[in-house]
Amino acid sequence: MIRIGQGYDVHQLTEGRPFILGGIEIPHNKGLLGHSDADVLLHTITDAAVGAIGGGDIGKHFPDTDPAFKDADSRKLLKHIWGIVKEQGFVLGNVDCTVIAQAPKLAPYIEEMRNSVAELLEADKSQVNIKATTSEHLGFTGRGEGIAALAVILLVKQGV
Ligand SMILES: Nc1ccn([C@@H]2O[C@H](COP(=O)(O)O)[C@@H](O)[C@H]2O)c(=O)n1
Ligand SMILES: C[C@@]1(CO)OP(=O)(O)OP(=O)(O)OC[C@H]1O
Repeated sequence: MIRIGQGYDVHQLTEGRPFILGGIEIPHNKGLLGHSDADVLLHTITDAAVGAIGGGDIGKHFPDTDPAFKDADSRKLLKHIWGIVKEQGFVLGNVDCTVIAQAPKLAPYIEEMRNSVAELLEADKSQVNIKATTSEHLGFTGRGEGIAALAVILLVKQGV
């Protein structure tokens, strides 16, 4: 059996926060704002995974009104959802992600993010693709006000 899921998330950029993306910290003059560490890429992948199993969305599992998730490490949120995915007998087919960011330049960090995501999803790096694009200075991402990320995930259950 195969299941597909998609994710989309946006977080605002602000001064005085670390810039955490794909589970790694990247040097930048601003960071992402959120109730958690605001890792927009991991949130997108989490939403895609939870969507693929018909499990609602990230906010259903980790409400942004719950102090337990204040400044939460998004790697832990994804690991929790991945545990549910595994309980249902699925493994990762592949996940393909796009980060829309005018800055910072993400190319130097893509491989480290792929390694980080592959480890979280207990998969091979070849099953994880991460792309970056600017929005050519257009819109909120182009003005550097925030970062958006999208993901499509394929889950596979053997023998069904
Ligand atoms: N934050 C970003 C955005 C883009 N890149 C890389 O640059 C290439 C060209 O981007 P365009 O928006 O002009 O299409 C893109 O394919 C990425 O390789 C990046 O590293 N970081
Ligand atoms: C991760 C959670 C929970 O801390 O909060 P945020 O960091 O604000 O992220 P968002 O993608 O807006 O929603 C999911 C949340 O409920």
